Amino acid sequence: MPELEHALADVAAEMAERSDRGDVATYIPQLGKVDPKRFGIAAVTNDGRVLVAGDADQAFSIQSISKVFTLTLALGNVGDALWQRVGREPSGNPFNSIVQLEHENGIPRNPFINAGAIVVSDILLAGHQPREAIGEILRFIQFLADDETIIIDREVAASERATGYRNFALANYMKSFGNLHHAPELALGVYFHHCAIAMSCRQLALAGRFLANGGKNPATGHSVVSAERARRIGAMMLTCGHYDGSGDFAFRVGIPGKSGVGGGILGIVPGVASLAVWSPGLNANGNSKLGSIALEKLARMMNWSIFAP
Ligand SMILES: NC(=O)CC[C@H](N)C(=O)O
Repeated sequence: MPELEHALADVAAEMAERSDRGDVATYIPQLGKVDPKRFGIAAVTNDGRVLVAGDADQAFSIQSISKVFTLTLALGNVGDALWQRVGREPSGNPFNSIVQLEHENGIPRNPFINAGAIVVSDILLAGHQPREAIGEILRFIQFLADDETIIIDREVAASERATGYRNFALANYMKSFGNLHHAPELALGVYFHHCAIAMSCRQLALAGRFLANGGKNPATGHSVVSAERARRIGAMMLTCGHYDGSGDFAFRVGIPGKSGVGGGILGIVPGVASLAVWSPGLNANGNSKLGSIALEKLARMMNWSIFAP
């Protein structure tokens, strides 16, 4: 097996050569401005190494990767009662799909599709002004990464709000079923802002490390969530983290992952490492094209899989 540091450098070098980089998301206009040639990768191991290659210190819009952290926070606030308002099944549909909501009475399939994450935002709003809920989410991520420089990109949030017709439709539809407790625009305000958090691969891998280490931050030993909850969040990532591409990601990469339309992916190798990769071009399912390929190659090189003996 190669040294992890060399494996990361090899993967980054190989990805730099590729011309088939996918398409940058443009439905949020601000995301369309990002250079598709960027590529970064970072690994934070449970034994404390932080290894990076490529543009690993360049901040990008984490988008739906933030849903892992909002789910973690909301489970901390309301516990398993969350699952009365959000399901735990893969949707087999695109991230912004509305079709299942009517049949399933406004209960989204899982917390990682947009509808589910909007309900999670609504849960985080309880007892708060949107500004406070957004601040709580940002501070939680800063705490996980141990980095107070992480910020919300207000231009991305504004760009998404200005063009978020589908998300408004999802929120209004769920409100009609009684599955939003606050005004749709308030829940969406929280949602748009957490999607607009900007982080580098290094920061993201640091923020995810508790999931690779049984719920504890390996650097401090502090418990973020119970080991059982960390396993369950990992299970949601494996089954739902890449929308209608979740099965393919599990097949090819074999570890829990969560993607975002900014081109990032957070990957968790339980017991070993937290990984983050970024390449802005997306595949047909709206997941990072080269990011998925890079994680597939890295997992193969390192013999990483939750199914490895
Ligand atoms: N897949 C994603 O990253 C989607 C998140 C994006 N903020 C949206 O709502 O469309």
